[in-house]
Amino acid sequence: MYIAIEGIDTAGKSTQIEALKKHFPDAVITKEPGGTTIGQEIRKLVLSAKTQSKRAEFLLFLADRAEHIKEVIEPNLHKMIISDRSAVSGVAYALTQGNISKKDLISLNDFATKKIYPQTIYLLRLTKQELEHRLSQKELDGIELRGSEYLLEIQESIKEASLLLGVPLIEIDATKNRDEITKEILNNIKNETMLKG
Ligand SMILES: Nc1ncnc2c1ncn2[C@@H]1O[C@H](COP(=O)(O)OP(=O)(O)OP(=O)(O)O)[C@@H](O)[C@H]1O
Ligand SMILES: Cc1cn([C@H]2C[C@H](O)[C@@H](COP(=O)(O)O)O2)c(=O)[nH]c1=O
Repeated sequence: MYIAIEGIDTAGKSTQIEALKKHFPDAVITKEPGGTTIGQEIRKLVLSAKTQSKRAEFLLFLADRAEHIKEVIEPNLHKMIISDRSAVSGVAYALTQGNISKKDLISLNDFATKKIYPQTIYLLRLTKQELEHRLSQKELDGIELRGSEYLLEIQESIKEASLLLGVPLIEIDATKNRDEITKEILNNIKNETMLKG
């Protein structure tokens, strides 16, 4: 089972993945961007926000994704895989840039992923107030510096991206306390496992 935790910056993805690790000690825990050796280099480059071209930025994320699928996801599809972000983030952030057509976004992601997408994504949804509070508590990277309005737009785009890619999405209130959120994700995983038999 391949699942991804999605959400805008500071939504609590890493926090939840740390908690899920304890419940799935044999799971493959991974992330985008930066889940492979090459991906770590790409992550540094792309988050430095030095690219002048949004298309180049998008293609760097796609290169990271292609390597991640080949090196981490594909060889472990028989195991539980929990990823911090997925192609859904890629499409959501790119939708907000608005310079690549939806058709191209889908076909380029299909190419990079060989059409391997998460079975389900969990969207940790933040309010504006909580997002601004959490952003004020950290040093911001190049993308976070674009501000809360931009990030809230992406939060909406994540839903559209999941529809475009055909990946089922479960929405979770990210302002709840950490343990409640973990419980909600675990219950959903349990239900999905039972449904799959
Ligand atoms: N449920 C929660 N309630 C309050 N604070 C939380 C909750 N979950 C996480 N946090 C805090 O919010 C901040 C961001 O959390 P975290 O790093 O897990 O988010 P993230 O989605 O992985 O962020 P990024 O995408 O920027 O890496 C951290 O300081 C974390 O302790
Ligand atoms: C996969 C992906 C990510 N992004 C953005 C989203 C975040 O701002 C950063 C990743 O940082 P995090 O600490 O891992 O959350 O990159 C993007 O713009 N496009 C993508 O495809």
